Amino acid sequence: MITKQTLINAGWADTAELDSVHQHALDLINEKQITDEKYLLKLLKKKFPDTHGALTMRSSPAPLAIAVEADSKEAEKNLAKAISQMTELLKCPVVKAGALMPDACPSGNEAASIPVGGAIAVENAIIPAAHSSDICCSLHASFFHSSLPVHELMDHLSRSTRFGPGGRAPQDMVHHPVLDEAVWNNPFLRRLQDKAAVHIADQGDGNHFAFLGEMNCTPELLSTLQENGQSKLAENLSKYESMKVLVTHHGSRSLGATVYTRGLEVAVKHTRKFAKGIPEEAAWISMDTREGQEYWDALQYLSRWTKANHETIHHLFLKSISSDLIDSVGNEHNFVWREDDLYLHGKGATPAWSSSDEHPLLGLIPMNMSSPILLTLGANNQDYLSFSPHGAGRNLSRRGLLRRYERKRQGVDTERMKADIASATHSIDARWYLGLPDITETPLAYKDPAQIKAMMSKYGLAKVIAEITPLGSIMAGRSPKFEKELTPKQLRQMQHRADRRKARQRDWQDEM
Ligand SMILES: Nc1nc2c(ncn2[C@@H]2O[C@H](COP(=O)(O)O)[C@@H](O)[C@H]2O)c(=O)[nH]1
Ligand SMILES: [Mn+2]
Repeated sequence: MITKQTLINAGWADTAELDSVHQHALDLINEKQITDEKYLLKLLKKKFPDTHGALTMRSSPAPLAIAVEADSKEAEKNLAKAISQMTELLKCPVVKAGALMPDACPSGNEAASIPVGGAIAVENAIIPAAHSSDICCSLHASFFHSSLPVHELMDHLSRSTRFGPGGRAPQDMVHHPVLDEAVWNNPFLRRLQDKAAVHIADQGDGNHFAFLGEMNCTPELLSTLQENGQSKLAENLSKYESMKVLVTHHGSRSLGATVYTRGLEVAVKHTRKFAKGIPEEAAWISMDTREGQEYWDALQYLSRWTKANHETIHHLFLKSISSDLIDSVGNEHNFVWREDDLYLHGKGATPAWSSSDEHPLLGLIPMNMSSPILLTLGANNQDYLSFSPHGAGRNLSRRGLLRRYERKRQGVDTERMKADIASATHSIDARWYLGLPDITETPLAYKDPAQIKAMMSKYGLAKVIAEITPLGSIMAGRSPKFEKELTPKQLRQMQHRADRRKARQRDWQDEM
């Protein structure tokens, strides 16, 4: 059935005349039995050329629900920018509603970039920029039992995973059946098999992590799980009073980044066919088109691939410590989910709706390496598009934090930096895969977890049912190879170049 939204997505302006175009479409279907939508749209374009191709950004935005408050001048500035970016994006004709989560931060400098911690509902279309280039960035937790000391578990974990640029070397690659799926004829995935293969069991860099923690399996937790349709998980967790937990955080690596670049290009071309003045960040692919279906299929593959990536790391680790997997949970926070004709986009937002059998979804929400990861039950609060936060969110940009350690004429205060890193990570076995710590990825960079939890509860987004206490964490960190002889100015230039590279890849989230 052709709807008015189908016509809007295909380029007709949402004006009074849309009713006539729609009526004519229905008449053509009834009278001439036209089933080919492409042909139908061609006939309509001939009959109504004046109102076609006239789509623009709307003058007033779709509704925005804000579940975040600022508690300082800096936070106020950040929130104002996040609201302004979201408001601009909500003027896109296919976007129907938006929500900002408690961890919302602006992203880049483009007017209509979706902020990190943002979610939008889009009618019958996908906006690639709104799920970010790190497609399927996700959390995956495995519960297991082990009495090995933490430092030994961390040694095993370091050998099981991989961080840093590039992928695994040929002799180090790990095969997973997901690589054998017959998906490579999809134009968004074509010629990407090699990328898919080298990145299995590879976490990349930025704030991706492998976190080792511990969770108490209290009677309250077990009964909450039972009552909310998670009997199997409750039964498995009841085997021990306390469990060790491995939580990994990463996305679809360069495989997904390439799908994103291709998706954005198709969206820009597609949108230009029938609209003017739509910024790249709001360009869409209509789901009525072949490209829309192919993009959707590619996203579903990336979801399976990323889950396989997490599971492979967890499998290698559990094999290495000779422990069995007791159970696992996980969720994406950069993705697109379908609800009938609506496509829910999250860039840093944890799904908190109910599954098809009416049970609330479980979520994993990390805060920082030294704080517990929250295990949550979604509250299905439709006022906020049924999302919850995906983290604590940055309190300062990477560059903003580094600037705090710069002294006039004396360069970077490395001693103060080292002392701050040590005090922020002293409670855990913190490891940096490439050798050197990265202060921009320590707890110093992120908002206070207590505030995020308070806002989650105040706005009724999700309920915290357990906390996974940190024991150790591995992140990429910095490589001494690249930094030994560099002056602070060179370091800043390097950071600037990296930022520009990221901006070009549309990975805007650490740029604010
Ligand atoms: N447990 C840990 N949480 C961390 C760490 N570094 C960052 N974070 C949190 O994760 C979210 C998600 O970030 P994103 O890349 O998906 O936007 C972030 O907001 C932080 O709160 C860590 O090392 N350990
Ligand atoms: Mn992420």
